[in-house]
Amino acid sequence: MGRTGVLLLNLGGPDQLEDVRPFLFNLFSDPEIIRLPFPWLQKPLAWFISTMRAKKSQENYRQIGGGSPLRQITEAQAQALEAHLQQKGQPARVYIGMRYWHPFTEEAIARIKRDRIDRLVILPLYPQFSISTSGSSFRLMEKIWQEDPLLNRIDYTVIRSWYEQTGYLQAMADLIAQELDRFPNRDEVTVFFSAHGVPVSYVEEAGDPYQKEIEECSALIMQNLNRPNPHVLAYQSRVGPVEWLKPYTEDAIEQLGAEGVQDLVVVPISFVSEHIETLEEIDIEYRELAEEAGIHNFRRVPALNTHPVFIDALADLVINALNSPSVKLAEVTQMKKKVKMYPQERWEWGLTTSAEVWNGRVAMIALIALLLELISGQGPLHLVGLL
Ligand SMILES: C=CC1=C(C)c2cc3[nH]c(cc4nc(cc5[nH]c(cc1n2)c(C)c5CCC(=O)O)C(CCC(=O)O)=C4C)c(C)c3C=C
Ligand SMILES: [Fe+2]
Repeated sequence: MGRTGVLLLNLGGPDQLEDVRPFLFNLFSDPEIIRLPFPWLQKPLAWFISTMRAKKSQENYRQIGGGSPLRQITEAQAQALEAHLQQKGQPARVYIGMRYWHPFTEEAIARIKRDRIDRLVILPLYPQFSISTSGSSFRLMEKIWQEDPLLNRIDYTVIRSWYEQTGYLQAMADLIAQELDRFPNRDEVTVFFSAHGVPVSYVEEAGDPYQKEIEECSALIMQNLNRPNPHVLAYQSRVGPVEWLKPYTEDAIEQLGAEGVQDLVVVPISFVSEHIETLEEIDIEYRELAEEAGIHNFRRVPALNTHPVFIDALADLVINALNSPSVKLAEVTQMKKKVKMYPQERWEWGLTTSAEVWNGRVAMIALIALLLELISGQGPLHLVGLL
């Protein structure tokens, strides 16, 4: 029957404060996060942004204990999944492949080769698909497969997204219900879904299904919850000057406060582990904002982590994938709509998102040139006598 493996794909996070800058460098080097027309510009720009952002980002990681808990939690999820698969009569080794930090996807593939895995299920730990998350990991894997013909002996299948999975929805609904039951007026508390945002151009120009999947997912969780509570959906964690999906979480909190809402349960919906955006952004920044807005009873639903119903759901996803026709990487990296993967690639005139992105980039490149010129004392501005 051969050896079966499961590869869990995730984002990765800095283990300690010294890792923050190189982690950010890896993230901004990814063309699925920032796409430039000249690939040679990618690394200098990534270096520049990571250097500029590192201090602020380190401060946030310091507030949650000096590093991301993502690696530890993902390892615990992998162990629990291995045990559940064993119990269900489907033994498999579970590997972790992070996109921007250790253990990197390349390291996981090396282990999979070393262990002579014959059948592999590729399972992203993102319930909803986005070009910027699962899409980026799938692209990387496609490249690894193209570069290593030995990998062709592995019979693999990919799970693209799984936000509709019954056990996942049940586990989310259970966690929300537990939090609501802590309120005396539990049926009146507002359920506030906060999803990680993406730039609007990903959805509108590149056809990223992320927003649609997030909206469907929150509606399905509410159905499973089966309570009369009002609910809202907003997007957090935007980066850079362009427009991201709206409403922004901070604006939605202020709006609810202004409407007289006092009781709020925040549900992080795009990620299945605790991470900087739950522990710092929601628990510290948004809590403070809510307090100022008059929302005095603010609670957050914990991330799924190793919730047994959730781990069981992952095991069911794996078993189902092994018993279904395989899905190849080329199928999940190609979007259904005929769309461009990289919304920022095309220049457009006018006040468009694309123009906004390009203006930001040109300014950034000019800034790098200026810095290099100031440091080296040479360059076009010295040449024309401006410096
Ligand atoms: C589904 C979840 C995520 C989407 C979609 C996503 C898109 C996205 N992210 C950035 C930029 C950053 N993300 C950062 C951290 C981070 N992002 C996610 C998830 C999604 N990102 C997670 C889980 C984490 C935290 C990992 C951890 O260490 O705990 C960061 C670094 C942190 C910071 O400096 O704020 C950046 C930067 C973009 C630009 C983007 C879509 C284009
Ligand atoms: Fe992110």
